Amino acid sequence: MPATMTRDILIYLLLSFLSAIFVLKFFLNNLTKPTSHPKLPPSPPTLPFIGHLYLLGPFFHESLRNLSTKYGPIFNLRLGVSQWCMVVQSPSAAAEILKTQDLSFAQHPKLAFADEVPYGDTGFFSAPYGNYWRFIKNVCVNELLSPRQLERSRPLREEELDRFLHKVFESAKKREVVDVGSELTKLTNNIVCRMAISTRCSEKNDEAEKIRELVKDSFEVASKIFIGDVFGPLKRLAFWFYGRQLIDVGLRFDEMLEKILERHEDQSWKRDQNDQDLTDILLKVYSDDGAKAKMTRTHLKALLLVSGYFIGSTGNSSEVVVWTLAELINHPNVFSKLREEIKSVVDNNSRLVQESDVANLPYLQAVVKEILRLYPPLPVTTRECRQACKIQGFDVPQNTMVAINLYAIMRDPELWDNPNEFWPERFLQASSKNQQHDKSAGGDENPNFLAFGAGRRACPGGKLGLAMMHTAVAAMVQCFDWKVGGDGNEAAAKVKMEVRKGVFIHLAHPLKCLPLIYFNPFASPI
Ligand code: HEM
Repeated sequence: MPATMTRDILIYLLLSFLSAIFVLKFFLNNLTKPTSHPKLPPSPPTLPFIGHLYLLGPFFHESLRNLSTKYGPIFNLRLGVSQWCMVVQSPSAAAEILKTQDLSFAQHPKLAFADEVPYGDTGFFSAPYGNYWRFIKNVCVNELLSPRQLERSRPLREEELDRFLHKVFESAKKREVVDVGSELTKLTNNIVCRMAISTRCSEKNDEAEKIRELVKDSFEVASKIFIGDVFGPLKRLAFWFYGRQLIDVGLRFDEMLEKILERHEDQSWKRDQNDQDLTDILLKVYSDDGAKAKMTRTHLKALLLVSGYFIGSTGNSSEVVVWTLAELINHPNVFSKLREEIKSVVDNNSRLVQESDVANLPYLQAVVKEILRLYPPLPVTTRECRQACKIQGFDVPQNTMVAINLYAIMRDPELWDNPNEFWPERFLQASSKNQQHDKSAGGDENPNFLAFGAGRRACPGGKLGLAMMHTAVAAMVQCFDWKVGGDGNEAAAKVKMEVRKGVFIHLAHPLKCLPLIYFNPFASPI
């Protein structure tokens, strides 16, 4: 037999053998493999490149809520080229994510380009779940926002509230209209800046104002950078456009934080323990050799940025007070009832209402809670699935982004009577479905009230936020009547409750009111 023929036969045999193995493996694989595909939530038809972005209107939370009438309470959306997101709007699915399977969802999705910008993933909100996040959480809960620290800083908050009220009294005497939102933002910003770095707006170096500007710039550029995720594989393009701006904001923060730290280090010996601000506390943790985790200078600055986040989140608190005043102006009966409650607690207006009175003001608490239910400052929170799991029978692959529509859950007619009505009494009526206390879980909070999120990544600043909101609302109701516009036709005027376009729930037009003095606690007795 010629050699070439022998070689051809051998090649033929080898190929037959390999094909047989391949066919056998194919059959074996198919026999052992589960036949079913992963069960994914329903999803609307997509368009090339933009995915489902065409379905999202100017009010993000409302668009998601409307989609659920067609696709149910859990569905998948593709935001742009490749970013898939599971949208959840039912209380039972939200409870699985935020409570039962909280550990699988204990992180917020990573921002586009987080690795490339200063403090990209060292901030509290964006830090991945793990040792570093646990460390910050511990410092926040046990030091920065601990009940002891909140109690210690109470006089400072009361002082700032007095300053705010004095300013409003001056306007009232001159019959000047007040831009309520702008004055409240200054109030909350001053409180937080004094708590964090012992400085306030309109002081000589105006550091608080600079921080406010920086936080505003970083939110603006970060929202542009979000577009990066939408571009999918082309996200480099977005970074090319906006990444430089983000790095720039980071460097400006860095420079300012370094100055604040150096000043505190130089002056630390001057302060006694009761005067210590949050930066002093952080510096103590930083220089403690026996601390559980060693902090670097970058960690320290990132934590100070949490104070920056405080400033962003004080925006939340002032926005809630603006919505509260707007609803109270439109519901004079609620306004009067609240005023009567306050009067009864402060001995018929013998003094200004204080933070320590709030525990005895259940109607005030219900009013603020009702505003947080109707206008949650963060209407949709996002989480990321850390390990593949199942939610309500649907498969959720690892790394899936999940958007939980807190707004939709808190306006669900199955859970709340007349869900779009401003009706604070719902939180005081034990028999109503609005007051289903989760006693079995040991809590006395309505489980469907989710304005602060829930689980491990729930808001750690709720108590501070509530302290600022309760006293501001109480004092504004105790001391003034508020007339919208100030154009002579105030008696009949109501506030237009229009929401500004965007992802947050802000009043569309600034709330401008004429304050009329009802009770002046600072007036000297005759
Ligand atoms: C009206 C007031 C506020 C509301 C309604 C609010 C709401 C929220 C919500 C819904 C979340 C996401 C929770 C989740 O995903 O489950 C959050 C997170 C957060 N909030 Fe607030 N917040 C408020 C005020 C504050 C204040 C005053 C601070 C700081 C002092 C603060 C600090 C934070 C931080 C650091 C996180 C991220 C927590 C983490 O990722 O572990 N918030 N907030």
